[in-house]
Amino acid sequence: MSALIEAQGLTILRPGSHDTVLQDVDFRIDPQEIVTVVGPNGSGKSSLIRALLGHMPLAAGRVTRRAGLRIGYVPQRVQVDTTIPMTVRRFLSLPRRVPDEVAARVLTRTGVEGVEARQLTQLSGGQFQRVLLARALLHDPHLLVLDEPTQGLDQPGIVAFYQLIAEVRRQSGAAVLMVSHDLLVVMRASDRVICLNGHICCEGTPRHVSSAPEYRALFGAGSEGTLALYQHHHDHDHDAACLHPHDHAGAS
Ligand SMILES: Nc1ncnc2c1ncn2[C@@H]1O[C@H](COP(=O)(O)OP(=O)(O)OP(=O)(O)O)[C@@H](O)[C@H]1O
Repeated sequence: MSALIEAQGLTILRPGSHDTVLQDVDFRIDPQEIVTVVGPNGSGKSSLIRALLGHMPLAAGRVTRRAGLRIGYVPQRVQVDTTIPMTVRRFLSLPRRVPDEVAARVLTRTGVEGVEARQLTQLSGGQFQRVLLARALLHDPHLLVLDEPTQGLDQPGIVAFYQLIAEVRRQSGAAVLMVSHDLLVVMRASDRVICLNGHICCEGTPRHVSSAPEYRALFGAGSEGTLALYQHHHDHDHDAACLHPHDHAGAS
């Protein structure tokens, strides 16, 4: 099966310096996979995403995106200018106009039916995230990329949001690439987890990663038992390999 995105030997430098943010990272995501990138603050997760999307220059390595690949992207930060009025309906038509019925359908699909006339600034955090997801789904993506999509949501909001992502994947067959700090919930929702800290510390199934010494060194020894509670059962196998034994002195 051909990958949606494949990267080899990615090395990224901090903008304006020679410090390494990511070193020699290999990556691939296949159709319909849910892949989650976890790692401490500053470990290069957003940089990896931006490099995969072609938004960031590479110091070395290469990224191949499948020809014609449609990507729906929910970035980590969305600046809403509170001085400029902007309804949800208008936001969904930027930069490309979409018909009313398409907008209504996608908002229903993401659980925020009927908010078209609301100002973006009047939405709750959870509603705003769902509107962003709706916008990312508008053009029927093969791959949905979400960079910390549940920031600012409470625990029930986080769980509900990931359930929605799983539902979207089931309905549309889109692959999902996420960055997340919500380790407990993400573990349940992912086919494959990549643990990053300037390089790939370990990767594989959630079960594999949660018990890997490299993961536990980063996230604490107590994490394994808790994570096990949240894992889902796979009826299929994935490659699971803990790569490159090393220490965890930091990302750069
Ligand atoms: N535009 C930029 N200019 C300078 N340094 C940057 C820039 N973007 C990222 N960096 C640096 O690159 C490193 C990796 O940042 P990145 O945002 O990829 O990490 P992250 O794992 O997504 O972090 P977080 O979990 O805090 O979102 C950090 O040290 C950060 O300060």
